[in-house]
Amino acid sequence: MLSLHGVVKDFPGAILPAVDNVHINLYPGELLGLLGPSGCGKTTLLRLIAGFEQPQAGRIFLADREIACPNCNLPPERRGVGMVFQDYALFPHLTVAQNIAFGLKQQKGWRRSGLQQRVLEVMTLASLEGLHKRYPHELSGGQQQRVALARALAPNPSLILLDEPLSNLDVQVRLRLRQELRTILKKAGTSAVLVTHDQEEALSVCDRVAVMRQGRVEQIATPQDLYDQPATRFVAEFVTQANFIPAQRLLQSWKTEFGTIYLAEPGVDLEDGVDLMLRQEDLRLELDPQGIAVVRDRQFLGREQRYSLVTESGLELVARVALSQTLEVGDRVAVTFDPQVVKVFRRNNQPLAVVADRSPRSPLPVLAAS
Ligand SMILES: Nc1ncnc2c1ncn2[C@@H]1O[C@H](COP(=O)(O)OP(=O)(O)OP(=O)(O)O)[C@@H](O)[C@H]1O
Repeated sequence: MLSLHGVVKDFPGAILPAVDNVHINLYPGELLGLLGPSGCGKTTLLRLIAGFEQPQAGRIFLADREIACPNCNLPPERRGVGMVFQDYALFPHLTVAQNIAFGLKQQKGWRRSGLQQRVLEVMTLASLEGLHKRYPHELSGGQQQRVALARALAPNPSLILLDEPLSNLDVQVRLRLRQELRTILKKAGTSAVLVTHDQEEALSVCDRVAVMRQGRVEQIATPQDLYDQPATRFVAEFVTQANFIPAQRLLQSWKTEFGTIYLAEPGVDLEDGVDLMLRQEDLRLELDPQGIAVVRDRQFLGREQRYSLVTESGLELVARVALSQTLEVGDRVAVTFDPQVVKVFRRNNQPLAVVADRSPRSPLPVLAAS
């Protein structure tokens, strides 16, 4: 559907390319997220696909047609790609129906009745029934964004590009629209590329997510695989917001501030110092006057509590636990976990993850100060 081969975009004067040797294949009907921190190149990559930027190296194909390379650049209006922006970009002097019809009118061959029919179709798809005579200022933010989406879908593009489409909305609306966005795009059967810096949004809306860092795609995978098998420490940290515990090599095990961890594979090719990943939901806390960590902050998350902890060495940990367990700020706690859930990451961010020993012989580390 969309294919990027070794795409590079370098802005004059920049130390690193904004987009650096990116390879991506998008399948028909697939929703792909571009996720990463500010400045990692997400928007530039989207603009390359849209045709607002031209690559210095690499090639971009849309449905087997080459649309961009260092010597070729099909103009945006001839790519048949729909765009949805963060700020909706609706025409304030046009009604909802006129806004949606706008893109269709640019296309040749639409008869008046067919055009009206198509406007009604996409309005229904985007749950905008009854709003056709309203002006943008008479709509809520969520409704405006659905109009922008309907307008982009109206000409039936093969691909829709969405640049942070939910980031101007308040939290409640954003959460609801996430699901609606996915439903609308899936019903339309359109492929889409969605730029976001919000990992929850990317994981909940998209079929696959490309995690970007410094212009490169660090990992591209399904939300579940990104969460379960992050390829690098950066992906693990950005996507799962996990804890990382420094560990030093012993002969067949790893020494940490908390105790000794045994791995299924000793990791002979690993450096002597690594970071062990523990997800927030994997830590178990128990009130213990001899415990290694102190509760520094507590956040009520509705279904669970989120505790910020600090250990004696100053290491900060975050744990999410059931509501039934209430600890107070200042409480000293023992921290334990199942060694099976530990993943090992190189500190230099090079890919390699070793899962801790799954055998019952591996002693459960009790993370208490000794
Ligand atoms: N027109 C430009 N001229 C020069 N440098 C640019 C230009 N556009 C982007 N950059 C640089 O390219 C890099 C990637 O920018 P880009 O906007 O693609 O990042 P992003 O991941 O979308 O960030 P954000 O989430 O903050 O929008 C940044 O270092 C940025 O400063």
